Amino acid sequence: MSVGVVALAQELMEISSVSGDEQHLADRIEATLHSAPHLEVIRHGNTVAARTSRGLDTRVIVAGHIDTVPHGGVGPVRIADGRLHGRGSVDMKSAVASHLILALLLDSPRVDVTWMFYDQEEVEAERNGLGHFHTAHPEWFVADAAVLGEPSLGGVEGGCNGTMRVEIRSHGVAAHSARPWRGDNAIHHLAAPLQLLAGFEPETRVVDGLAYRESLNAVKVHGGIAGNVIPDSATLTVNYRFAPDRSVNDAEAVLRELFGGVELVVVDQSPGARPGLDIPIVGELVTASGREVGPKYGWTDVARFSALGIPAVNFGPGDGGLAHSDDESVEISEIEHTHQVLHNWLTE
Ligand SMILES: N[C@@H](CCC[C@H](NC(=O)CCC(=O)O)C(=O)O)C(=O)O
Repeated sequence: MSVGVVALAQELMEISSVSGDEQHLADRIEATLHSAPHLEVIRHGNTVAARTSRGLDTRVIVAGHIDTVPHGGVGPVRIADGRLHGRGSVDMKSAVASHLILALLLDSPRVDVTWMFYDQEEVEAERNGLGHFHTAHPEWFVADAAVLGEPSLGGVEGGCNGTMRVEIRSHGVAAHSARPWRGDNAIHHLAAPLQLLAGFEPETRVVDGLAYRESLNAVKVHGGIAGNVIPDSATLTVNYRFAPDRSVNDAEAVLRELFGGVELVVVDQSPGARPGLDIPIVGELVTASGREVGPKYGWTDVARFSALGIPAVNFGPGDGGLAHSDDESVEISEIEHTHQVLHNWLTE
């Protein structure tokens, strides 16, 4: 493959791969990897992995998810003002393009490399393709360190916040909306938790030297069956992003204490990960990047690798703050920077 990293990123972005619909992109990646004789390739569902086996002392996993959030109001894939625009430019097809090119190019890296391209990261934890791949093939998860190509402003972002989604469910009594005194409005019961959320001041917690900013937000409201019926049930979905020094049990306790006696059901949860910067091979990546280390506010699969005892960090082009937004875009020079850094780290 002689195509450049930006051109390949554009090509991969043109293959829509919203979570759950990654087959075409996985096919494309699998076919490309199979063309490299130095790689052993495996596929599980829409997750594809490949590895060198040179018998070296050190092995690193370089991984990236191939799905995106839905397209929403983001415009078409295009280059303008020195930036690559469109869904997946930041999160994270620019990094995936870089990984694919390097997987093909580096037949003699200085460490053995396992490349992982996986599906369904942007959705609830139980669908995550990397998790399913690990369950089916744990022998592929042996390494001294892992790098996730998540957007990290071209430097290393250590660890990640945990995430928890809870539903606050309220109940009332249905009635004609012209005679509301005959019923009890379940949506109105959500006023108190919403007010708590609007006034809540999240913490910033320093963990192993990095400051993790927490957040707590309503992300969905559901209730009501018609324009003239007092609703008898309503649900408020809340997303809590918590620092990696809190466990999922700690996080749940924080929410139960804040919301008091409401009906609160945990519907999705993933623990965070501490920074994991203290091993030499990771330090070499930090040095090669030439940038300051920062914390990761979103959740990433560094948490999965850390839980497996494999120190992991985020390293990819672009600003995570633009991921999932209608303005999703990344500077071309940043794609080239991270591609070069990763190349140097794996070869020099
Ligand atoms: N199972 C989790 C998956 C959420 C993944 C997503 N990660 C990112 O956006 C990483 C990019 C960044 O923060 O820089 C997220 O945090 O929402 C879930 O469903 O929450």
